[in-house]
Amino acid sequence: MDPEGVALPPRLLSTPRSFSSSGSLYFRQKDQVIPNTSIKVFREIPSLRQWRRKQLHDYRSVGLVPTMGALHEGHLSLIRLAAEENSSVVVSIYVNPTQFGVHEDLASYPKTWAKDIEMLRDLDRELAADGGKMGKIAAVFAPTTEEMYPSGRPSQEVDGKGSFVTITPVGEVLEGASRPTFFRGVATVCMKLFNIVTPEKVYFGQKDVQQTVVIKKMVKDFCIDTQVVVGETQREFDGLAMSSRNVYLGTRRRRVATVLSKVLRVAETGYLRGYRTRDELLGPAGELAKLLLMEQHQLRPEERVKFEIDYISLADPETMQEVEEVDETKGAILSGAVKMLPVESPQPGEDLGSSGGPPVRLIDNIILKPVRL
Ligand SMILES: Nc1ncnc2c1ncn2[C@@H]1O[C@H](COP(=O)(O)OP(=O)(O)OP(=O)(O)O)[C@@H](O)[C@H]1O
Ligand SMILES: CC(C)(CO)[C@@H](O)C(=O)[O-]
Ligand code: BAL
Repeated sequence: MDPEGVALPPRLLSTPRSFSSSGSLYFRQKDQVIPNTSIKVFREIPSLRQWRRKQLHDYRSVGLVPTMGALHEGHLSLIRLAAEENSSVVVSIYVNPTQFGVHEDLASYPKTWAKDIEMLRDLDRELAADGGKMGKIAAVFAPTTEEMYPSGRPSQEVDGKGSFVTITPVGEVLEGASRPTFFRGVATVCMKLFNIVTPEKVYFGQKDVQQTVVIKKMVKDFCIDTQVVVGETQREFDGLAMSSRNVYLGTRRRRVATVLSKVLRVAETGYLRGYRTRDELLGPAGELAKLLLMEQHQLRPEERVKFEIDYISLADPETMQEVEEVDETKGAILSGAVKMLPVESPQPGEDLGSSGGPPVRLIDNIILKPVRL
């Protein structure tokens, strides 16, 4: 069974007969390998830990790439980066319930296990083709919720009880304000993953920039012995940040989904031209957002796309608190979130996106780099 209880296609997994060099069985029968690769699939913590001890014994460094599956090029870019810097890469695939609010899309979150496994197999071949310079994808960790939450799954409610890691105030603003249990869930599951895998390095995407700030703070404040590496945001041909949730968009909303990246680019252009104040940078960005909204409103209901800007932020790169002016020695983070509303007057045969085209929250950001020491 996969982490959320969907049966795994048997064709895509096989149970290994391998034994460690010392002769002892170092993973249980339940743990499998991806056929035609040496990538192990661990479901349980003890067998992963046993494998991890062997890596330590053999002086093999371990890099961890945490994901929720539904893999795309953004995830693969993190795995490539991890393989450049470590001997063994562990990819975790786990749709973590506690980071979803009670009314969010936990039930419909895309699950593409068979395709994920194929993508990892292809990437494994690509990495092997470099003649041994790169590390390899050594393992997939795909636990059940019982394994990850041994005392039972804690509440998804804001005031729910449970063993949680909370990182405040950085986790309370922006994404944390719109999704009040989100960073609590992310920090909690990442703490567990870091404790289970004990990786030398962990890899996160800039697409979820506030998540990277929260995780760095958690690693620092809890004295976790790992290094947080942030990989660049991978984009579609038209600038849309890749995201597993893009499959919800459908054709009509997909055409308009670049609105956020366009709005953020306007602010970035201001920064590159030498503007530094909030008004100078976010003013023109807000104007463009209004214009793009108006353009859609003028279309017929069967053509248009409605969206709401949740926030456009100019924030300090370490605290995520809003700034009035960019400190040139620190730079800043420009970020935003947009809610794409379900399409009006769907047309016969129109591709509405997966799960019937629910509201989709898109996030994106640009890092304004420091220009002075
Ligand atoms: N476009 C991207 N470029 C680089 N990294 C990415 C990109 N999209 C996701 N990641 C990173 O991959 C890791 C796993 O993310 P996740 O599995 O939630 O995928 P996602 O596409 O962000 O999904 P969602 O649509 O739920 O936000 C995170 O560190 C995330 O920042
Ligand atoms: C880091 C993460 C895998 C934790 O569930 C998730 O928040 C994500 O995919 O970005
Ligand atoms: N990549 C962030 C995971 C989430 O939105 O739940």
